[in-house]
Amino acid sequence: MGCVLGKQSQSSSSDCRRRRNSEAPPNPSRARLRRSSDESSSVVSVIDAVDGAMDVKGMGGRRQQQRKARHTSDFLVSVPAPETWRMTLDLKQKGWPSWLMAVAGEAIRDWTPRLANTFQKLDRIGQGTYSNVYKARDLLTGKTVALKKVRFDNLEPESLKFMAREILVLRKLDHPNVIKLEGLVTSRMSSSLYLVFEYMEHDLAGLAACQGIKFTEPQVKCYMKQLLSGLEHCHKQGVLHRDIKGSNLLIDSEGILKIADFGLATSYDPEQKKPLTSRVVTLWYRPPELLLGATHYGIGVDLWSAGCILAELLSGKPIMPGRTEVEQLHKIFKLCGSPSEEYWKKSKLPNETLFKPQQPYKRCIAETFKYFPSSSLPLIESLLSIDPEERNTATAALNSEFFITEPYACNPSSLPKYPPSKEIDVKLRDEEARRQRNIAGKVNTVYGTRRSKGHERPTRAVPAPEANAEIQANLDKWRVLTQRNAKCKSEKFPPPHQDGAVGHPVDASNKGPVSFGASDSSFNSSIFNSKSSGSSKCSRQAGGPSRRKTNRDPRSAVTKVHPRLQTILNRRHSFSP
Ligand SMILES: Nc1ncnc2c1ncn2[C@@H]1O[C@H](COP(=O)(O)OP(=O)(O)OP(=O)(O)O)[C@@H](O)[C@H]1O
Repeated sequence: MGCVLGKQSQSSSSDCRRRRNSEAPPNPSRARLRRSSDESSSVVSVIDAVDGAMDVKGMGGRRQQQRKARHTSDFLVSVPAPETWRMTLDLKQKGWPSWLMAVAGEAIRDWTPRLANTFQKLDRIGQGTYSNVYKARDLLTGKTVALKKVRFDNLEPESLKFMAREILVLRKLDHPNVIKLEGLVTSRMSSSLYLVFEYMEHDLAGLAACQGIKFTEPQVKCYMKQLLSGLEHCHKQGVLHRDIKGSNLLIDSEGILKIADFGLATSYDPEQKKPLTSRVVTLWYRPPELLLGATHYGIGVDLWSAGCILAELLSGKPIMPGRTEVEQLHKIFKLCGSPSEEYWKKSKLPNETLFKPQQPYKRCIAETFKYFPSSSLPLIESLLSIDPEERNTATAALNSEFFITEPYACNPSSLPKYPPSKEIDVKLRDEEARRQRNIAGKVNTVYGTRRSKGHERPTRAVPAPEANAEIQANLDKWRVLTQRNAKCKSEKFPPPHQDGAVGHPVDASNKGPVSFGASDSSFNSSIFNSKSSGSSKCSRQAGGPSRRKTNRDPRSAVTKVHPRLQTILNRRHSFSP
C-alpha cells in the first residue's frame, strides 16, 4: 500500500519511499493482483479486507457524486484525460504518485508522505456522497482519527475534482471551529486517497435527534457561537461552505463544534463576480436565492443555513423540512414572506417567472417563534432575511443581542457528556427499529394482535434527507415515475408540480400543505421545558403526527425511496459489530 504523510510526520518519509521502490505498480488492476503477496502487515490486511468489501458496493456513491457534479460548474482544478492517470510512481515528486500530482498538485503542495500502515482502521463511521469515513487509530501517536477515503479506481474525474477542491479549501483554513486536515494517505494499491482528520464523536443532527437531549438556552448559544465563529473564519478566508447542516457540524467529547465536510465549498472573491452553481446546500437549509437559481451569491448562503439551525435548536426540530425545491420555497415564503418588488427587480433571479407568487406572503417569524427567547428573534429575523444583503455577517451575528444577553453561552467543557451520536447512527437505528416493527407487525398480524399506530413515538428532530440538489431531483423523478404505478404505495405523494401552492398564497388557517400559523404549536420552544440530560437514549423521531398521517414525512420518502440510502443502510448493517 502506498502512502503519504502530513507535514508533521516527515520522519517516516524515507521509510515510505523505500516501500515505493519495491512496489511501483503500473496500474490499479496489477496493483490488486500483487496486493495479497506483497503486503504482510496485519494492519494493512484489516484495512484492505474492509475496503475490498466496500469497493463493490461503493459504486452507487460515485455515480451519485458524478450526477451531482454535472450540476457543478465552479471547480477549482482542471483534470487531465483519464488515460493520463496511470498510477505510475514519480519519486521526484516527494513520493506522491504522479497521477495525484497531475490532478491535485496544488492541493498537496509542500506535504510529505506518511505510511498508510501506521493507521489501524477500526470501524466505518460515515458514508458520504463520494467517500467512506472510518474511525482509525494513528499508531504513531496513539490518537484516534477519522480517515475519509476517496476512491479513484474507475478513473472518474469528478471524485478527483471534489477531493482536490476539498483539500485546497481545507488547507486555507485554520480555526478551532473548523475541522483540521491533519494529513493525507494515498493507497496506490487500491487507488484511493485518505484524508486524515481529528476524530469527532458526535454531530449536531445526531445529538438533536436524541430523545432526552433538549438543549438549554446557554447550550444553544454555545453551539451557535462556535458555528458562527467557524463561519466568520471561513468567510474571512474567502471560503463559502455551501452545505451547513447539523450532520456537517461535528462535536468532540469536549463540546467543541467544528464545521466539517468542505466537499461543496468554494473559494470566492466578492469582487470577481464569478458565476457559481446554485445546485448546492441541503434542501432544508437552502436559501431562497439558490432555489430561485442565483449564480452570483456570497456569504449569505451560509448565514441562511445558520439561521435555520438556530431556529431548529430552539424549536427542537427542523423548521422548514421541504421535500422538493418547490415545496421548500413555499415553506420559506410562508414563514419569511415572499420577496419584495424591489428585491425581484434588483436580483433578476432566473426562476422569478416560475416562482413569483401572484399575491405576496406576509412574514410571520415573530408570531411563529413567539416562544423563543426574545433576544433570539432579531438574530433569526436577520439571518432568515429573504434578501441576502440584509442578513447579518457572522461577525455581526456574534455581536448581536442574543449573545450579549443573559443567560450567556455556556462553556463547551460544561456541556453534558453525550453517548456517541451521529446522524447516520440515528438513521440506522431508526431503520432497524422500523424493520423490527415490520417483522413484529407481520407476526402480530398472523395472530391478530397488530399494534395500534398510537404507539409511534412523538415528534422532535428529523435528520435531514441526503438532500443535495441532485438527490432531490432523483427523488422527484422517482415520485413522478411511481405516480404512474397505481400499485405502488408511494402514489400518495403528489408530483412536484402539484406540490405546495407556490403562486397561490395559502391561508394560515392550515388549508395548505403545511401550516406556519402562529397557532401552530409545533414551534413551541423545547428549551424551557426540560434540562439537558447526559444519559440520553438516542432515538429518532418522526416529523409530526399530522405529517405522518398524510404520509408526507420527508424521511419516509427518503428511506423508502432512495436506493443510495438503502445501499448505505444495507452496507452499514453488514458492518455493524
Ligand atoms: N472528523 C470526523 N470525525 C468523525 N466522524 C466524521 C468525521 N468526518 C466525517 N465524519 C462522518 O462521516 C460522515 C461523512 O463525512 P463527510 O460529510 O465529510 O463526507 P462527504 O462525502 O462529503 O458527505 P456528503 O455526501 O454528506 O457531502 C459525516 O456525516 C460524519 O458522520
